Amino acid sequence: MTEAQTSHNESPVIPLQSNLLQRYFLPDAEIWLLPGFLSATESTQLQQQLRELSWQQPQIKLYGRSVAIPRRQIWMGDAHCSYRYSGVTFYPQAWQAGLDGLCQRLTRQTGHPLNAVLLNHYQHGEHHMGWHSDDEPELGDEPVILSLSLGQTRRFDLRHKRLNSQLSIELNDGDLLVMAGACQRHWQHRVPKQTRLDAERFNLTFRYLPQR
Ligand SMILES: O=C(O)CCC(=O)C(=O)O
Ligand SMILES: [Fe+2]
Repeated sequence: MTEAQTSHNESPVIPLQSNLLQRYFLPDAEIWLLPGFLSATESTQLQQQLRELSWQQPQIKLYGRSVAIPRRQIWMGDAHCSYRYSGVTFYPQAWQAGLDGLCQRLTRQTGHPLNAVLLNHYQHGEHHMGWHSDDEPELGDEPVILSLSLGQTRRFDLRHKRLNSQLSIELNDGDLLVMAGACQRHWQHRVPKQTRLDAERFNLTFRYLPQR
């Protein structure tokens, strides 16, 4: 596992005003981490609201078989934001739990338009997400994806599709991870199983789908 360099440079991609902002210097990707974007209090309140939502565990096709995804999820956003993923079209739930306000706050602070969010609920360490890129055509060529983590710290792995380059980041409660530039074209990411962990984690990936 290569250790990526980090620094606290100003970013033209992410004009967040914070000296906590860290950049990971990787080939073919813009990756930024803002630890503690949400305070512990904000996170606790939001997690209470998230628990009340109507979570789904949809079936997807994997090697021709139909299997339930190993976590719970909700696709939420503006009405036009439908999304094809693993052979299934997901229509968005309407904005709830104050997530439209959070979406606007992220847009204000990062300068990037956002209109949808994929919510993932990892109820314990067996819940995970396999290697993938967020490269659906709906997202456009070089999407900016803002990923907010709440609850249990989990490992987030990234690997280059061709180069022997990889990175693991611990995502803690309240952390905001930004994936931008050519990241989705050249890299894959995952949240591996960590079977010893039994506490829950939520992750919200805010995205932008242009109206077509
Ligand atoms: O849970 C995470 O940190 C990653 C989620 C993710 O990769 C996705 O929603 O596409
Ligand atoms: Fe992803």
